[in-house]
Amino acid sequence: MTETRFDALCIGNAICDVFAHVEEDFLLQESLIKGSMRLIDTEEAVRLFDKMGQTVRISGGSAGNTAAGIASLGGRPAYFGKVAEDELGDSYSHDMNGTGVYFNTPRLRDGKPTARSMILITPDGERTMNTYLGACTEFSPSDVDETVVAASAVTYMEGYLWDPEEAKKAFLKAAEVAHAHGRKVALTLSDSFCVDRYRSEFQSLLSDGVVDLLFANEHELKALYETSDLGSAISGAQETGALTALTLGAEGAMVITKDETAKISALSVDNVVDLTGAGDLFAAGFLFGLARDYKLSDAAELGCICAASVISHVGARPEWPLKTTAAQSGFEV
Ligand SMILES: OC[C@H]1O[C@H](O)[C@H](O)[C@@H]1O
Repeated sequence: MTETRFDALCIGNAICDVFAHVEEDFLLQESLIKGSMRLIDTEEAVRLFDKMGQTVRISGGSAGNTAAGIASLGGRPAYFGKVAEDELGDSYSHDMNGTGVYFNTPRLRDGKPTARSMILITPDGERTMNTYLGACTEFSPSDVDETVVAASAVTYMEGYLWDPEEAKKAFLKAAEVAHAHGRKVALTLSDSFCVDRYRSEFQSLLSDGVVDLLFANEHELKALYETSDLGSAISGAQETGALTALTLGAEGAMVITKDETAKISALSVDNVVDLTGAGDLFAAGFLFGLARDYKLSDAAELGCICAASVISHVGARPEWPLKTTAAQSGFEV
């Protein structure tokens, strides 16, 4: 096999996040399901934005956050995602390239604007996302640069890619190219409601060997196997033969292989400000660890460290270098 140029290629919906702090009542008045992600149209995006009070804009997108996290650790990430030729697209590209992520997906011209997610943060730090997909709906197989896939140790993709029809085809093309070059394919389940929408397809990706590495939180894994019992969900994951990295919130994480499970404790965070991107940054640490041949439990520990860092501030992108944070915890990065 040829040398890799990238530790991980992350593919997902390229989204600019617009954050506001709200009280619990706001979610009730808007009939929003706390902790979920719903898709909205332009009118709803404008209406909600008008009600949000003071906002902060930060580049986001689940897989984009993971790529930024890997770069912040000193790794070599690439990213595919569609933004438009507009102001948000400019700032998204700037942030990606500026943090050291290889990002070269052609921008959308004369079409929908760059995607945005209105993210409401409640006092407990939980985030509720309202996403207008915009230009992401035009991400298609032609955006999958095969040379980048072939040069990446792992291609990591969002379950959210199943929402725009063409993006799903792009996912399957990237997976095929990765395997043709002896590389690994990873899927993050994204959201339990996303799992509800595409359960059987996600199950097939695992049982058919399209996905080698699965990232999920407890709710998502239970949704995948339609069970309220975590043990049954873990057994379901084990039967697929895929390596599963399971996040358990304040309880830490678990690495699940066909024959074994290993639990890793979370770092305690005194002040949880915003949970947006916790799973994305866990994935960054874990993928970085795999690229550096860490033991699986060490890779998961690094994932927990990255997740703890990102929930200490607003936004899903590292605010300070994760390389430093990791080194302070004894990791040689
Ligand atoms: O996982 C958090 C991310 O999901 C959504 O894609 C938002 O853009 C946010 O940054």
